[in-house]
Amino acid sequence: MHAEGLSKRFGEFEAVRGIDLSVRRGEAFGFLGPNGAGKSSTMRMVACVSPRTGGELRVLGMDPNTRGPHIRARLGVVPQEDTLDNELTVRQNLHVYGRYFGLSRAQVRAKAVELLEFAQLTDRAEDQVEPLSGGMKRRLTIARSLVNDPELLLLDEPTTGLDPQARHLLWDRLFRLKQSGVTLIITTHYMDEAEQLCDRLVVMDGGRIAAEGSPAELIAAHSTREVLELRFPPGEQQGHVEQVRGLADRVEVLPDRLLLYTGDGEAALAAAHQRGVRPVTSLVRRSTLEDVFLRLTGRSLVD
Ligand SMILES: Nc1ncnc2c1ncn2[C@@H]1O[C@H](COP(=O)(O)OP(=O)(O)OP(=O)(O)O)[C@@H](O)[C@H]1O
Repeated sequence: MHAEGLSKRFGEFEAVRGIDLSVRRGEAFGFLGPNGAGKSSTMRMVACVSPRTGGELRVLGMDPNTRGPHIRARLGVVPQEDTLDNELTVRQNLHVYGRYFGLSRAQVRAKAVELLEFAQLTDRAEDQVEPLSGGMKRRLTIARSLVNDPELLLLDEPTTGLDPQARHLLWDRLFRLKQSGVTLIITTHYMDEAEQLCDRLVVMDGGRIAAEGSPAELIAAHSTREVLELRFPPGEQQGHVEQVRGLADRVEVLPDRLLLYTGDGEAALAAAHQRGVRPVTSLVRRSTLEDVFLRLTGRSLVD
């Protein structure tokens, strides 16, 4: 997938403001960004369901404006909301979708067996969809999107709303797909998801790309090696902000804690102690993508 100056305008409002990016075959590529950053608008253009209003776009080497149906036949799309048919069984959902993609009955039957196995839903195949857990429904939605053996899979916030165990199970499935050579494009609000799955990612904000790189590259470019987190009793944090400011390259003030960005967290903590700073808790940790995000967008991803 290749985009140059790609834009999406809704009337006067420009949701995507001329972005350049390339996703290589077999890569897992992530879009991170706060609400309204333009991630879904970009995904919808790539999915050939929303025409671009400016710039160039090629998906699987083709132009969505002229080859939309050809591209869609080779894509898998996992939308933000599950669009399963609750009246049908798990297996029937796969059958209906397979027929929609033009597979014969025999092909559909064989494909469903394979995909049920992949989604770890073989023992629930004849159950109605309605009572399944959120994680199972997501796995079924992903399985369904694979019915046409897509070369490129678009996933819009695949694990939002799932519990940690269900998320890990889903990551495991996505990792398998990646290993089998499927290109993945994922939007997510979760930093850990991006770190786990994505070879490369972009941080989007206000319709633009704020940064691009592998998780490690982004951390190296936009954060310090370590972070010292300090928590104080209610009402006392503000009084310490100026005291610690000189101890780090940068200080972020969050509602419940101070973050000191520094190459050496232990040294910064010792220096803070010397200045009489007495936090309730202190923690030295490595920088993560969450820190990069905070730096680039001024917002924490955890709304
Ligand atoms: N059909 C539309 N008509 C008008 N404005 C739209 C339309 N679709 C999206 N927008 C606006 O474009 C901006 C970007 O929306 P988009 O859904 O692409 O963001 P996002 O990064 O995917 O956010 P989220 O994480 O909430 O899905 C938002 O301000 C949104 O209100």
